[in-house]
Amino acid sequence: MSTTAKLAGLLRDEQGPVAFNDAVDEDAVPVEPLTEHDDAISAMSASHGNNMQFRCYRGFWISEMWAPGVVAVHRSFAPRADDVLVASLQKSGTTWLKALTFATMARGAWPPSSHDHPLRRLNPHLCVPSLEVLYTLGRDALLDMLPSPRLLSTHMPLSLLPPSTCKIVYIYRDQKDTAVSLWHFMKRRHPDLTFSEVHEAFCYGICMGGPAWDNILEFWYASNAEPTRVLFLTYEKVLQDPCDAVKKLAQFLGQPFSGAEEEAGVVTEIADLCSIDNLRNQKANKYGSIGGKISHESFFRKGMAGDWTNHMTLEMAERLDSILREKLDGSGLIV
Ligand SMILES: Nc1ncnc2c1ncn2[C@@H]1O[C@H](COP(=O)(O)OS(=O)(=O)O)[C@@H](OP(=O)(O)O)[C@H]1O
Repeated sequence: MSTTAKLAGLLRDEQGPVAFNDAVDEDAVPVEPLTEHDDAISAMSASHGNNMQFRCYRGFWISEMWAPGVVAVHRSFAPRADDVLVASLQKSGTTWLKALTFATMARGAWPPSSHDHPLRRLNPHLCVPSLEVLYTLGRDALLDMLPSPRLLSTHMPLSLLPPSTCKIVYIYRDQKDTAVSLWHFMKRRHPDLTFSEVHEAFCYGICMGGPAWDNILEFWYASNAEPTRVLFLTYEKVLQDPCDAVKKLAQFLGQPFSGAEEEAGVVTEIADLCSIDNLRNQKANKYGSIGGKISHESFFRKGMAGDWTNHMTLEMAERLDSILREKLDGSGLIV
């Protein structure tokens, strides 16, 4: 790892987070059997199409599958002050933001050019674990094994997370592209799912951690109230200028790039390392799966803005846009 850049003192000394899979011994914690859903989960349950099952917990839609974890995180997760949380709705750029945040924070220990960089060995979801997934699987004890600073992720709304002072990076994406992305993702396991069913669900804000607009607005208002604690990014802007996003991230996380780092091209190296083309071509992302169910390659599809034009009529687009405009009206968030 001790590259020329590191030896020359160009990179910051902080070690940053360790990749989750490098840090934990998964066998050290036995898998707990899944418990019955908590009583506290409202009996209210919605089904859209045959394939999207959600429950309502404290006013938010939670995927049936992750409901036990969400309740457990809400009740028992003990944040550390120096935790960093990547937050998002599904298919909004989570995988990308995990990679960018990890590479930025860990650049002291892992210069982006290093051949054995965790992002060249591991899927980003194995570098940055999801809170509700770990809790659902009964593997939350692994979190205690992670040294600080821990880099964690969630699709949960802010109000369901235990109070904390830790920094949060949120990414928002055009809901039309998010809907298209989710449809492609879900079709792999549910070939009968139609895009109309997903579109209809999105028009009601139904998604993991939704209503989408409430999830978005909670983080948006928090970023306005506490800009040093919550950073609100948009997928489309990161796409336009990934280097600018990397610099913003570093500044926000208290690890701004030094002049020497910038001159050495470290910002560009991080953006390139985390680009969809680079990530999808890593062996770790071409093969393998999460829990034997979700293939690593399924997280990398087109990675563009505006793919909705290939799947939606203008009427469908306008319907979803106008609902979003109405829900976000007065917030100052223009989508
Ligand atoms: N590095 C990078 N750059 C740009 N875009 C990227 C990148 N990695 C993943 N993607 C695209 O993000 C979409 C997947 O969303 P998420 O990562 O939020 O999915 S998940 O919630 O973690 O399941 C999905 O979008 P679509 O291509 O529109 O389906 C991915 O292709």
